[in-house]
Amino acid sequence: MEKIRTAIGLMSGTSMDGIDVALLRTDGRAVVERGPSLGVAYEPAFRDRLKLALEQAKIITRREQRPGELASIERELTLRHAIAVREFLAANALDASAIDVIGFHGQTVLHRPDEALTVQIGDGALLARETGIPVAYDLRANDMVHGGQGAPLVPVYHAALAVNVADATLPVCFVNIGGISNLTYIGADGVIVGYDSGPGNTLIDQWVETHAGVPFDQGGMIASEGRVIQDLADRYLNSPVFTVEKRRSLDRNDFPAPSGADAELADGARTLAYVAAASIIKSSGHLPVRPTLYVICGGGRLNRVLMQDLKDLAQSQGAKVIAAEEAGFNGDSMEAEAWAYLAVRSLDGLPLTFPGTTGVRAPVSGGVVVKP
Ligand SMILES: Nc1ncnc2c1ncn2[C@@H]1O[C@H](COP(=O)(O)OP(=O)(O)OP(=O)(O)O)[C@@H](O)[C@H]1O
Ligand SMILES: CC(=O)N[C@H]1[C@@H]2OC[C@@H](O2)[C@@H](O)[C@@H]1O[C@H](C)C(=O)O
Repeated sequence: MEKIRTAIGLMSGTSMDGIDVALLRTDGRAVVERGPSLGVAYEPAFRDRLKLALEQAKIITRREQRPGELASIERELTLRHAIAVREFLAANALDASAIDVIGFHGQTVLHRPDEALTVQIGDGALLARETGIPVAYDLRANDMVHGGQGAPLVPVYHAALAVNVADATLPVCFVNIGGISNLTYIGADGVIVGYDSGPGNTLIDQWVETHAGVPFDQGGMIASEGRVIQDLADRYLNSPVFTVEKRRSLDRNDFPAPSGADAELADGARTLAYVAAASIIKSSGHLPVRPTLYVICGGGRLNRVLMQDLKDLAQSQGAKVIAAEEAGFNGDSMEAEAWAYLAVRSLDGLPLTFPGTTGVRAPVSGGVVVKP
């Protein structure tokens, strides 16, 4: 029997809303025991620092470069992760010595898969020193070295969940609606296909922040007062992203925010919720078989308008949509759990990515492991 390790996963996603922390006991293979989780929100001032980091990262041509304030933002980000770990351990009466490894995603500040360039800021050695726990980080880079897109990485974890917990329902499609959305298809024959499916919450967040001064459309309340502007929706849904033969990973900047002239507040939020839902269904046309069950995780599942659109569109194809919780999972912590799982696989040199997920030439492992 393989060694079972206790791992913490840390995710700071493209929405830049905060740090998700989750505990997992796993052998990095079939054994997956999900533990507690915690969300630690960033205050608006730090989100502004991250937005500055995204701007300043645009001139990076080599991944180790840290122009402008990137080095100091990287340090602040890392120290915030260390605090989040300490809070998590205290809240669950755990000692650092009980944790074998931390899987540290960091913050993506630049992702240009066509140039084989992806940059996640986050200092793994500093996090290891601050927490006293070994850290596995920079999990995307080796995939790119071997011809992959560097994302998405969660499919191997979705597959472990599907096979272990939901095997009665294969084939299944997991969809993560974060800043960008990504999906994983697990076929009845065990085949795994994954790619980024389109815009998720980022466009909605940008829209309501600019026009209503709020960071996101809670529950889809704003959208629920509006109507879909089809021309605006089509502008996104006609993007070549949906028709290219080889599906790729996406960057926040791939879908520019609409301008104030395009819509008024509620119609804009309504249209962008529809775009997020329709992008998923449109993207699922690239899968080997149209899924009959979608399991939804990520913050977008809490936008009721988006979820209803998704249910309606899926139903018209005879498919069912359920939130992660209805399948017994935690839709808020799934990505953080995935980073814990990937960290354990990294320790054991097991593949993180596959030709069917990132387009990598052959399955490869990855990550840098640092001891405290
Ligand atoms: N109660 C809610 N109602 C509506 N939307 C919500 C709610 N809570 C969170 N969200 C949306 O979910 C987003 C955060 O989602 P999540 O944490 O899954 O993204 P992420 O992990 O940052 O992104 P990614 O998966 O792209 O890396 C928020 O920015 C917001 O748009
Ligand atoms: C480069 C990068 O950070 N990509 C993220 C982003 O956010 C969602 C989507 O785009 C996905 O491809 C990926 O994150 C998830 C966790 C992944 O790698 O599986």
